[in-house]
Formats: sequence, structure tokens, C-alpha cells
Amino acid sequence: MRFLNGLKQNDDVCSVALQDAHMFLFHRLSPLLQRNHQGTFRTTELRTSDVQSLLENLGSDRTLLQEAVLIGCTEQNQAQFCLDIGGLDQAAAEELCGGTFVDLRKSFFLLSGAEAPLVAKAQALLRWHKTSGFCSATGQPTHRNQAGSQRTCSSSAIIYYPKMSPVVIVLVSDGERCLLGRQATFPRGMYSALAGFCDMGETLEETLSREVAEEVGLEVKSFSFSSSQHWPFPQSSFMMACHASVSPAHSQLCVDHSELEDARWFSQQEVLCALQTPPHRGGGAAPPFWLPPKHAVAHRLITEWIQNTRS
Ligand SMILES: NC(=O)C1=CN([C@@H]2O[C@H](COP(=O)(O)OP(=O)(O)OC[C@H]3O[C@@H](n4cnc5c(N)ncnc54)[C@H](OP(=O)(O)O)[C@@H]3O)[C@@H](O)[C@H]2O)C=CC1
Ligand SMILES: [Mg+2]
Repeated sequence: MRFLNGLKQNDDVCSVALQDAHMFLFHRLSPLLQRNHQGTFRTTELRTSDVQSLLENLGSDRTLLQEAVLIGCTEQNQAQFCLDIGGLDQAAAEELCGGTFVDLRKSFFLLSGAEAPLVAKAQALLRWHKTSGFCSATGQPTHRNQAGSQRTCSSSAIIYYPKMSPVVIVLVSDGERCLLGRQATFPRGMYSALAGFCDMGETLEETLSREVAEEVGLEVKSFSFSSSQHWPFPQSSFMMACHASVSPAHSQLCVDHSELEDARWFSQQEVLCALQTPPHRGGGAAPPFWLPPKHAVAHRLITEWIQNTRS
């Protein structure tokens, strides 16, 4: 942690680290993945020298490397950076690297372990740089530090940091059943926990109670915190995941159809069955009811609920 913080605070130290770093390449915000012999996907392991050769082969000069953004470090304190080469030829880059640039949403669910959150973090930072080139107070250009952890207005010296929107996601239960809903934009058949952005000035518990009341017309009696997650879609959100309970005597739903296409109570048996249904990846008929995949914190809430109600 201290090593990483040192790189963020000292441009010279960060420049040295960039000379021999692990690099994650993106093309227009899609990460470069490779399929291995078992048919599973991994990020493509590149070093700074590989990227330098790639840039030369693609007719770009090495200064593009200065746009790399620090995303972490390995256990051996080797810095990890990401770089978007969206201005260069995608097909030529794929051929030279032996990989494919895959849309983030698809990548997120193809990758396993620690790779999915790292790629999501990288894309979120690259996206933030892409959209933060000017100061919103003065209209003047902003300039990044070497690590890419902040941008400073060239005229007013206002410092900007990468931003996320806080979101509360909540799995409501009446003791026997859990409440799942779907927005019209969700893939067909997918139901998830209720979620909503925090309004300015709200506490976590105020957002939770308001969202449940607004979306399904229920009054939350109690809640407990479960876990949190950075969620890159469609923009960076900080998801705070909670369980909540409502009184079984007051579990009649009044769904706000401007927010949710549908919301329903589901039994343990229905949820268990859906947990065993693999996530639908498009193509063919979608199953009538399925749940968000493992990387989503909603999935964690649902599996925790099953464990808690069965124990
Ligand atoms: N990781 C997971 O397991 C899951 C993640 N999610 C994520 O949770 C997030 C929030 O859920 P959702 O139900 O859509 O939220 P809300 O119920 O708050 O509804 C979204 C609406 O809120 C308004 N809004 C207020 N503040 C913001 C903001 N900062 N950014 C964008 N819109 C804002 C917008 O309305 P208007 O444009 O009318 O102002 C938007 O259409 C989504 O990004 C979704 O991807 C959801 C479920 C599962
Ligand atoms: Mg919502």
C-alpha cells in the first residue's frame, strides 16, 4: 500500500516504475483478453518493453506510454498500469498481441478471481481521464500526475480525483421469501436485488429505506450491512450491499412501474433453482427466471440469504 501511495505522490518515482511494469491494454475502453488452452479467458500479460515494441510496430511514438494509468502492484511490488490505444488500428494490435479486445461487460463475466475487479478499476480510471480533460469551474485544460490518480486545472490549480456514485443495493426479505425486481433494460428473465443511487446528504440507511419505499412501496423494519463492490456499469458506482427485513403482515407490493418492469416475492426453492441455472449469455431462449452472475454483489446477497434462511 505504501509502495503504491509513493508512486501516486512522486512523479519521478512513478516514471521509473513505468519503465518496467505490467501493462493492461485497452482499445476504446475494451480490455485485451486471451483465451487459454482450457477455453477460459485471462488478461494478456504484457510488460512495458512489449508495449513499446507494439507502439513502434503500429506507427505510434513512445510518448503514448505516458498516458498509462497506475492501477496497482503485484505482490513483488511491480507496478501495474493500464493504457488505452484506441487511436491505433485494433485488428493490427490484436494480431501483434495474440489477443482480442472484448467489451467490458462481457470481459467482466469471462474473467475470474482478482482479474475482473482489476480490469473494471482500470477501465473506470481510463474512462474518467477521457471525460475529465477540462476544469468545470474555469473551462481550462486539466493535467494529470504521472500515476493518473488526480488531475489539476492549469489555471486555478483545482485538483480533481476520480469519482464514483454511491449506490445502496438491498435484498429485502419477509422471513420466508425474498424480493427481486427487474428493470426493462435488464437481460430477459434476469431479476436482481433492488438498488438506488444515494441522494446528496443521505445516509446509507436513509437511501435504503427511501429506495424500497419508492420502488415497491414497503417499509423496512431492520437492515444489516453485508459487503461492498465497485461496479463499473454504466459509470463507476460504489455499491453498498445490505439485507433488509419487512413485516410479513405488510408485504403487499406496490411496484413503481416507471422504475421497475416487475418485482416479485420468490421462495427459497425458486431462488435455489435459479442459482443452479447458469447466467444467460445471449443466443437461444433465455430461461424464465435467472439471477446476476457470481461477480455481482447481488449474487452474493442472494446466496447469503439462502444460507441464512436454511441455517
Ligand atoms: N452489482 C450489482 O449486483 C448490481 C448493480 N446495480 C447497479 O446499481 C446502480 C443503481 O441502480 P438503479 O436501480 O439504476 O438506480 P435508481 O433506482 O437510483 O434509478 C436510476 C435513476 O436514478 C437517477 N440518478 C440519480 N443519481 C444518479 C447518478 N449518480 N447516476 C445515474 N443516475 C442517477 C437517474 O434518473 P434520471 O436520469 O431520471 O435522473 C437514473 O435513471 C446501476 O448503475 C446498476 O448498474 C444494480 C443491480 C445489481
Ligand atoms: Mg433502482
